[in-house]
Amino acid sequence: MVGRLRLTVPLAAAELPDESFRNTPPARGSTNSMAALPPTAKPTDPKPAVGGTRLDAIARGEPIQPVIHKSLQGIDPVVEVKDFNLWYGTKQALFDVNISFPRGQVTAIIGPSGCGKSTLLRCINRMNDLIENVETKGEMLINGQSIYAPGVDVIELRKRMGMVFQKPNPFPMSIFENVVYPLRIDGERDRNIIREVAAQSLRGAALWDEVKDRLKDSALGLSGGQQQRLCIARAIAGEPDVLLLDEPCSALDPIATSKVEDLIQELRGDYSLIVVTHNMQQASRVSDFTAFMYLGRLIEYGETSEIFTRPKLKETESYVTGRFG
Ligand SMILES: Nc1ncnc2c1ncn2[C@@H]1O[C@H](COP(=O)(O)OP(=O)(O)OP(=O)(O)O)[C@@H](O)[C@H]1O
Repeated sequence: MVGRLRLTVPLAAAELPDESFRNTPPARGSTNSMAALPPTAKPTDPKPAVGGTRLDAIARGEPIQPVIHKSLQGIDPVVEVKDFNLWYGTKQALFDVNISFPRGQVTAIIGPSGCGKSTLLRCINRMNDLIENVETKGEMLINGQSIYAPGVDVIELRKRMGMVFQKPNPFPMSIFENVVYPLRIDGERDRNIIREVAAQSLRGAALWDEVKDRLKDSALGLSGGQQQRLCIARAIAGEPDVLLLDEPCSALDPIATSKVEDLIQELRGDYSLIVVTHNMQQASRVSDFTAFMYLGRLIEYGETSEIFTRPKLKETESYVTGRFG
């Protein structure tokens, strides 16, 4: 149950010759956008096509190629996003996004308010289907299977993804029933399995010791930080292929934040996590890879240590050092 996913990032990526390469859109039908990149691609000068900064060019509506670090070449992706666009009515919020999220790792999505971080995250489990007037173009895959193909069972799809929101959202029921909720809706009746999953998920979410003697109490009586870890326990009880976390600590105090951050790091390896955060320190503390977005575009994507200490673009550097946004 907990701990079934294993890290499978090939080491060969570390031996590739080039410092960086452009993320040219993959061939249609490819199951791995990184695989579609030429293995001997030369690093290209990351200057904007027209004068001024990249960000100026984006603001003028010019297309911009993101810079994807070589450390992402050859990854085993859990989720792949290909040429993905989204419109809220007439307003376009995502522009030709191409990004692959590595299995068993923590990926942070950062960028100024309104750049499309949450929109991108919500598209992965098709939560945007719930909003009127949303249109999408492009493709997303989970474990190589289309998320948007006609006929996809969205309820089954969402069961493969755990989602944790800004504000903890425990259900008004006991701690135990909250955790085992995914099993109840799946019709699991074996009491031993249900008990075992509850204990394992609460341990996995670093909450067991705090709640083991009060499993029948209402989840609403827990502190905010405990409630958020309970929501993570509930998410992992469903054995998701990927955990989507949308600013999971923004409503928590520093101590609760630190516990959730520790938990995110502990879940790495067993789970694939995608975390939207405003908090640069948090992204640098918890994630293996970081994607920087601006005005609905992916700008730069690489290993977190590189994005924060040696970004390839001055625009990324300006953002991570707090000079804009
Ligand atoms: N339901 C909606 N209807 C219309 N526009 C929306 C909707 N949700 C988001 N937007 C717009 O889409 C753009 C991207 O929003 P999104 O919430 O994805 O950005 P974000 O980077 O997550 O922002 P923040 O960090 O402030 O949460 C913004 O311009 C936002 O106003």
